[in-house]
Amino acid sequence: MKVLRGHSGLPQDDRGAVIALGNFDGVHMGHRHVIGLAADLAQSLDAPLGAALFDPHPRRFFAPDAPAFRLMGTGRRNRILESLGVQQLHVLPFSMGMARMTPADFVDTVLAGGLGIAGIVTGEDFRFGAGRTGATDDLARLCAGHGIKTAFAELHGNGADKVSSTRIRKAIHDGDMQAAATLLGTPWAVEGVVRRGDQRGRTIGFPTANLTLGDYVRPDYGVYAVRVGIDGDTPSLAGVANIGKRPTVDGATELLEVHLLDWSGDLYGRTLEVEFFDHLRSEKRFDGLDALKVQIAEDAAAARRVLSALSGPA
Ligand SMILES: Cc1cc2nc3c(=O)[nH]c(=O)nc-3n(C[C@H](O)[C@H](O)[C@H](O)COP(=O)(O)O)c2cc1C
Ligand SMILES: Nc1ncnc2c1ncn2[C@@H]1O[C@H](COP(=O)(O)OP(=O)(O)O)[C@@H](O)[C@H]1O
Repeated sequence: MKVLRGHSGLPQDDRGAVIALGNFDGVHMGHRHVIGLAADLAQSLDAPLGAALFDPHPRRFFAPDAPAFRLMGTGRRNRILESLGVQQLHVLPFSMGMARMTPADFVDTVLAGGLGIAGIVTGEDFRFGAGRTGATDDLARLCAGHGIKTAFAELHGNGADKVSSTRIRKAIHDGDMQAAATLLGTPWAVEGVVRRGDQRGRTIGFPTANLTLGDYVRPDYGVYAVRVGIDGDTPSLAGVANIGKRPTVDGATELLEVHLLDWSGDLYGRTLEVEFFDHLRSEKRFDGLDALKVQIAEDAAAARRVLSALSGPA
């Protein structure tokens, strides 16, 4: 998948796609539905399949101090988009200029002039342009003026069952990783670079690779069965992770700490993709490291059971 930044100066070869337009944070089942419809339209027009999204996320642009909310990192998002057949990803910088465009400006300047698209697909509740004044009928009418085909995906699920980023964030916040995985179509995962910590983990027999959560939505603090991929590999290494502030050692900062079962080596500076499965227990304060060590050994055994049950009988 080719990643292209901005809408101006696009080489001729990269014009003419059918794009799915959205933010695609999480690439959840609703998003997959939109991308599937775009794939059908691309096929019928014999055009390449593209996706376009905004960076930063408009929600972050308009509310820079709002609590962390991201469902997915860019590496995982791009790998999933590619697996869905997306051949080109247009990352559109979201600026004040973009925020102020009228619906007609957006279609003329970005979609027709800039990207030169042959078709566009969004969800039926899509809104665009300054003040979110444009709806899908505006998009259809404005695009038709440029010969751009449009299609709009029905919402996936309805009422309380509607698949939405908000619903997925709530499931993660509650530690319900099975619900999150069903709605996402893949387990929820955090990607990050391993940092050096206090180097205490190795002294209790459980070295832990430390990651920070940055702009990711915060899950329920506690212990999870996880699978881990190193530097872009498919997450397949079994592990047990704690998310929290480590009250036993009076930890001041929040961390995601991952212990890989049956693995040893150096992870500092490497990128981990940590997929979350069961929530095993909540974080708590122990009377000293010995008690914590006993509990972590039990957590590791529980994670092993959960993960081997998921992979099914050998
Ligand atoms: C599976 C697992 C469960 C953990 N559970 C807790 C916990 O309930 N309470 C706590 O204070 N710390 C918990 N920790 C964090 C430990 O306090 C931490 O890993 C240890 O102090 C090593 O810190 P370091 O990586 O900074 O060296 C847990 C760690 C792991 C790997
Ligand atoms: N099985 C393992 N799981 C996680 N990290 C491991 C493992 N084996 C070795 N390591 C290494 O040990 C480091 C963690 O050791 P630890 O004593 O907890 O130090 P720190 O406090 O710096 O995280 C990891 O970042 C990684 O480089």
